[in-house]
Amino acid sequence: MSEIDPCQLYLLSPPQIESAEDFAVTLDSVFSSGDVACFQLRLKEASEDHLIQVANAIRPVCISHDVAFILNDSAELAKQVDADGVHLGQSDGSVEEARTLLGYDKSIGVTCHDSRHLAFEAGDKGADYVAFGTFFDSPTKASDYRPELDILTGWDEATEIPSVAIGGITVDNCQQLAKAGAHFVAVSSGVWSYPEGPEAAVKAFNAQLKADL
Ligand SMILES: Cc1ncc(COP(=O)(O)OP(=O)(O)O)c(N)n1
Ligand SMILES: Cc1nc(C(=O)O)sc1CCOP(=O)(O)O
Ligand SMILES: [Mg+2]
Repeated sequence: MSEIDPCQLYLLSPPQIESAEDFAVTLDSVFSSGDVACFQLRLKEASEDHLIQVANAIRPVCISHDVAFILNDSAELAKQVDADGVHLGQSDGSVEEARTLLGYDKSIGVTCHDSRHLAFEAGDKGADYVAFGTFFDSPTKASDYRPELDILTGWDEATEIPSVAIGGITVDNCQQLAKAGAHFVAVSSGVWSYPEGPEAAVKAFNAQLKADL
């Protein structure tokens, strides 16, 4: 990671959102509390109608704070809601199909678990970022994959494609990922379950990530 590009916060939504309008107000307040580079809408159990409703409510909030709005899982839906990009897991369709659908103005991120091989494959297919995880025990998602920190360092040295570290990331453990070379830390529970609230969490993440490492 270069010194002029500090590691940035990539915020994932909480796993459930009841009211699209109330969440848009919360998100506006959270974005006002500190820098967030990307926001991913990840609602695994929501109906498509609800997802679209939430997406339509939060997209203007992301635009007004200059936060890239990424939709999880579906390139088709990302296109439908005019998101800035899509995050694809290994079973969420190919980068090539997503690129054909979304074009080159949109970002495509790919889950690569603990595998440099998957990451190089994603990079070769045109991914805009690769995600490694799960680095720490996650309350949000169980995982069999536990990469070492040096996968981030090796990736940073080998390519120009940004890496995202994910899984159980908190204010207290994010600096080690930044030091290892992560370009982004992707966080859900570390923000939404922060004891002093999500705004305080975003401030605290920024302080950690912008400190001299
Ligand atoms: C930034 C980021 N990295 C990894 C994931 C996980 O995606 P996936 O493997 O498809 O699992 P689900 O999120 O769909 O449960 C992600 N969403 N975002
Ligand atoms: C959605 C997701 N994907 C992961 C992976 O390893 O690919 S870990 C994870 C959960 C992220 O939430 P939290 O910050 O609460 O751990
Ligand atoms: Mg997925």
